[in-house]
Order: sequence, then structure tokens, then C-alpha cells
Amino acid sequence: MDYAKLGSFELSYSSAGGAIALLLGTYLHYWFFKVIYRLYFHPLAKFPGPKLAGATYLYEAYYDLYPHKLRYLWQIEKLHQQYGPIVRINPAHLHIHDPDFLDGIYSSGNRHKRNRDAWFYRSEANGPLGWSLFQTVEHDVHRLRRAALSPFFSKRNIHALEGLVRGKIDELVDRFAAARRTGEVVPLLHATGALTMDIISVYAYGKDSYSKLSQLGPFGRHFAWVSKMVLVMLPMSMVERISPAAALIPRNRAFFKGLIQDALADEGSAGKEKASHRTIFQDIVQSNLPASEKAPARLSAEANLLQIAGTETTARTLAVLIFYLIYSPTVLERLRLELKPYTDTGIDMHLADLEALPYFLQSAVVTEGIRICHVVSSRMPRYAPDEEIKYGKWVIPAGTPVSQSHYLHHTNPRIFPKPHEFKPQRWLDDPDLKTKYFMGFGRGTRICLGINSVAICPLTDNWISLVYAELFLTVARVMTRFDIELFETVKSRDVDVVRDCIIGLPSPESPGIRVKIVRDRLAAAS
Ligand code: HEM
Repeated sequence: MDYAKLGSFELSYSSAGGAIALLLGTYLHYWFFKVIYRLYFHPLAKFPGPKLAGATYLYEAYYDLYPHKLRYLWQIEKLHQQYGPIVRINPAHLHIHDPDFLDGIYSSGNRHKRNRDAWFYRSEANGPLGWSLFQTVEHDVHRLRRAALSPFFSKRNIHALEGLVRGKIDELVDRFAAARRTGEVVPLLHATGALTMDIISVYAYGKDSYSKLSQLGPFGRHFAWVSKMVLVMLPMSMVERISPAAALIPRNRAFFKGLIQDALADEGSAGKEKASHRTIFQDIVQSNLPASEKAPARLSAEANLLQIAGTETTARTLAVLIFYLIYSPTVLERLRLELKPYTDTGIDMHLADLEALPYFLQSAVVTEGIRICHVVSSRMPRYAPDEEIKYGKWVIPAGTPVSQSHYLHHTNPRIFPKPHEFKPQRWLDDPDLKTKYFMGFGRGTRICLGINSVAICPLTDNWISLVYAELFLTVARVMTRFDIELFETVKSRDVDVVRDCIIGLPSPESPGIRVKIVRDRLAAAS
């Protein structure tokens, strides 16, 4: 035996072991001191909340990822019951559960700037919406980007909007009429999803594409590096198998790339004024944004955003709203009574008319539908970059992400008695309720772009938004023409929100809200 070699092996073995022990020791010391800092010296150390949540993000991951899934929202609710209206929910974030402090968190205007929190919104370049308006952190950059997108949701597109929404709803109504004849079961979210996907795709970039917001869970927030590696290193076929939703990110990018190239080529061509329908790409390219903001990757991010934000949100709201109208016959009866002048005479319902109906109007049925649907359920953290936020005796340091969860706010029994019941009347009983306490579309400078008003009739000065156009016209057309019955739909399993994935989701066991169209009033009359 060559003892000299054995000696060197032992030596290198022990030095490797020593190096590992040293690394491990350093790592453990690093975390030890980090936790001590977070618990005793961090600017948020004095705020109420469980020590474990202040010490590590794993506390939040425990409820959101494993062993619980998408449940941190309800743990936050319990923390408020224990610690009061302000709680430190992870090492860096505060949560304020106080319906009268919404504007303190989500204030508007330039005097009180509010930035989005990059960690929560996953504002990394290859995230689902990298570089988009939704993931823009800084207030000033957001203003620029929003100004460039806003014209697309403005007066100029009015004709494209109303005609398009009407045409697509006609297709849905025809589909329901056929389902009545065949007696088939209709999965409601599929039907409304096809409608809203068609509308936003054709409206924004002239073609159909794909979206699945609710499948993008919080994993990428907690382990951003793993998501990045998966997307960059693995072939598409494997990404598809691991997460079909994640695979949509590169797939959509490739899809939009072609559309963007066409739009840019159109922009350069002499015949550009002749284009019948403009796309958002053309709007951004013609805006005053600097050249870097018009890069194809940025345009693709905005297209992805509009598709994601404009599809599942409105589709889910519509499905849940239709469910509640079937589930609450007295509300449906009153709604039909209000719409009777149109159904009796057979004249077309126009958005301007619908908007003027008190029960149907945003302030009753539709607003209550958006509230109870919890389509956006999560907290939406903001931080004030340049000022402290004062909340009661608490002074929140500048730069601290603060939030309120939509679901917790909209189920607060002090503001919304019997919050889990569908009660449109509550919005009529208190006309200030909507302005003061409705946060379905968010609040402040980052409020939903889909509710940007567009004129529906410049002559009568009536205004409507894309979201309300879709909701009003679909509900009015579908619920006055058809009698619909629920098919094996269980409210607690298929409708009630029990998971929070930015979008509020029902039980994972849910097969979805399913219905049967039992009567077509138009067919019966003819
Ligand atoms: C019922 C349907 C909808 C609901 C409840 C809804 C809700 C919301 C909420 C709560 C936010 C704010 C998120 C935050 O505070 O950070 C938001 C943002 C946004 N929504 Fe909607 N939305 C709906 C439909 C739409 C539609 C149809 C579009 C059209 C494309 C759209 C486009 C956007 C965009 C672009 C943003 C980002 C705005 C910004 O960062 O400035 N939404 N939406």
C-alpha cells in the first residue's frame, strides 16, 4: 500500500470536510445574526405580529406553499384577530386591516407617491408579466407607461369596443341557444372565458391567444431563482409538463413577437392610416415613450398583461354573477322587471340605457357581483418611497410595503353585514358605500385600467368602460333570454373562495360552476 498517497487522501478529505464545515458554520451564523437583526433591530421589530413571521419568509411559505396551499390570506385574518389592525406578516411587510385606511395605503396623485412591491409582484424580467405596467415598481415610470396605454382605452376606440362586445356576446348567446336544444351541460367559466378572451385578444391585438392566470401560484415569489432556471434552461416540452401555466410565458412571448413585427412593419409602411383596427403595439410605438420603452420585449409584456388581466377577471366575475342570479330568484326577478321595457319591445339594449337603470347599474347587482366574486382576493402591497405613513400611533418607515387584502376588506362584516350573502340592495341603501369602501378594481394610481372610461355615446355624453360593457351587456342579454338551472353545482365547493392566488379560487376539488339552459324565451315566443 502506498501510505504516502493515503496520507494525502486523508489530508484532502479532512480539508474538504473542514471547508464544508466552515461554509456551513458561516451560513448558519449569517442566518443567526440575520434573524436576530430582523427580530430586534429591524425598523419593523416594534410592530405587532408573530415572531416567526418577523424572522423568516418561510412562515408565509408554510401557509401559501406547503403543507397548506394558497391559504396565507386566512392566516392573516387570524393574526388580525390576535394582534389588532396592524400586523407584521413577514420580515418586511405590514398588513393593515382597517376599512377606513384604504386611501392611506393606496393614495392617488404625485404628492403621495406609491410604488409597487417588487418581491410580491414578481417584477423580474422573465416573470409572467416582466416589464409590464402591472409589474412596474416606481411611481414615475408607471405614470409614463400608463399614459402610453391609456389612449387605447379611450374615446377613440369607442366604435371598435361596442361593436366588438356586441358581436362576441351574440356568439355566446347562440352557443347557449344551441345548448338548450341539445340539453348539454355548460361549464360556465369556459363559456365566459371564451367570450372575454375573444374580446380582449381581438380588441388589443387583433388575434386570439392563451391565458391562465389562476395557475400561476406563489411558488415563483418564494423561489424566483427556481422559476428562472426552469424557464431558461429546460426545453419547452419539459416546462409544459412541470407547469402548463409557466409554459404560457415563453409561448405567449413567441406568439406576440410575430404580431409586434407586423405592427412595427405597418407603422413604417405608407398605408398605415388605412388600417381598420389599431393594436396596442401601434399605440405604444406612436407614444412619447423613450425608445427603450418601445423594445419588442416591453411591447410583448404589455400584450401579455392585457390578455391576463382582461380575461380571467371578467370571465370569473360573469360566471359567479350568473350563478348568484340563478341562486337568488328574487334578485333575478327584480332585474328582469327592470329590463322588461327592452325585452317586451325587442329593442336592442344599449349600454347607455343599461347604465341608467338603478338596480342594474354599477351600484347594485354588478357591483355586488364583483364584491362577492373576490376575483382579486390578495393583498396588493405598496410602499411610499419618500414619506413615512402614519397609522394611529404607528409611524411606518418610508420604503415599507403595506397592504390590505381585497378579500378581507370585502368580507368585513362592519362594512358589509352578512358579507357572504349576495345582497345588491346594500349598495342602494347607502349611496356612499361604493365611493368609500369598494375596492374591487383597486384604489389609487394603480387602479384597474379596464375601467378607464370610454364614451359610448359622445352625443349624450355617456361613458362606459371595457369591463362594464362586458358585464352589463352579457348579464342583460343572457339573463333575460334564457332560464338557466344549476347542474350539480355546490356553492361551498364551486363558488366560495377558499384559495388566494391573487385571483380568488374555489376548492381544488371543484369541477366548476355548471349549468343547463332550460328555456330559450325567444325560441318559445316565435
Ligand atoms: C371584473 C373584472 C376586473 C377586475 C375585478 C379587475 C381588478 C383589477 C385590480 C384590483 C387591479 C389593481 C391591482 C393593484 O392594485 O395592483 C387591476 C389592475 C389592472 N387591470 Fe383589471 N380588473 C378587471 C378587468 C380588467 C380588464 C377587462 C382589463 C383590460 C385589459 C384590465 C386591465 C388591468 C390593467 C392593465 C391593470 C394594471 C393597471 C396599472 O398597473 O396601472 N382589468 N385590475
